[in-house]
Amino acid sequence: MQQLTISFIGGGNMAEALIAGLRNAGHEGAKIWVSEPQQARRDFLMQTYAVKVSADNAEVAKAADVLVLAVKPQQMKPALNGLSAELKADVTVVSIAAGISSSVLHEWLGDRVSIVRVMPNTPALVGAGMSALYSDADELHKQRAEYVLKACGESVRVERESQMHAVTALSGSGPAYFFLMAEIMKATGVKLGLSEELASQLAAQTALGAGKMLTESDRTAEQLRHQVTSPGGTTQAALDEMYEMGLPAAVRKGVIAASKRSEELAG
Ligand SMILES: NC(=O)C1=CN([C@@H]2O[C@H](COP(=O)(O)OP(=O)(O)OC[C@H]3O[C@@H](n4cnc5c(N)ncnc54)[C@H](OP(=O)(O)O)[C@@H]3O)[C@@H](O)[C@H]2O)C=CC1
Ligand SMILES: O=C(O)[C@@H]1CCC=N1
Repeated sequence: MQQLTISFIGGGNMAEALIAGLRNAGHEGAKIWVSEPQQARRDFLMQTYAVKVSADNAEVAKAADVLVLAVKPQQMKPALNGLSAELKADVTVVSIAAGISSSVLHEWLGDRVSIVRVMPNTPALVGAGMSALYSDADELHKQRAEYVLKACGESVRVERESQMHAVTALSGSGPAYFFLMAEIMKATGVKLGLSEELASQLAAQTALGAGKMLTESDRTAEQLRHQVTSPGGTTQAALDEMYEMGLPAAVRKGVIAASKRSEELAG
């Protein structure tokens, strides 16, 4: 079957993660176009993923069956300038930008365009992405977006666009919370006498193992935590200290701050 042409406006971190997922899933490089202002970045993407690159947004937009908007929210309006007239009649526009609503995208691209809002995350780069989508466009457009997302991991639909703020705060930004935890665990392991390499390996493999248990076990996170925590043991000592230092409140406030920031970006 003929593959869709998937074009990206912006070839940064998140675009690369989706491109890697698509390529790993067998999508042809010749059917992926990327527009990106920086020559060095274009060269990198072309050499690494064998995709087509351009400095001209209109050129890649014109070719697209699916057009992924992958610039920062603040860069979006200028990046879309003049693109509306270039789009195919049945194009699916997938915006991955935090905050920017479908109605604002319609203002910038016109009412006739079918828009799917998506919040992916960077683990798409290794096929372990988590994405959520919202759209009131036809089913075909949602399925096209899901084709991209499912090449990169899991994908779910949300019923209300307003839920995208919470999604962004959990799974969009979420990898950074776990990376921070790994950074702190590694640095502390080094302080306790381990080599950098060993401390990194212990933190990373532990994160992977915990993540696999969370996704594969039918137990809740709380139950899995209890399994590790022997009464009066080492884990109990760690968790008591973490609670005492306010870790749960810090995480809760952080997630709420991310959701609020997404709402601000919408404004
Ligand atoms: N990173 C993440 O984990 C996630 C990001 N997102 C969303 O993805 C989007 C992109 O984020 P991210 O990949 O991190 O950002 P990046 O800054 O890495 O990527 C954006 C890219 O777009 C380029 N660009 C800027 N202006 C234009 C333009 N007018 N036309 C074409 N390309 C342009 C930038 O070039 P230059 O550097 O020269 O400005 C940059 O290479 C954001 O809207 C973000 O909200 C969503 C989920 C997760
Ligand atoms: O930090 C950001 O704004 C983007 C959106 C979610 C993850 N990265």
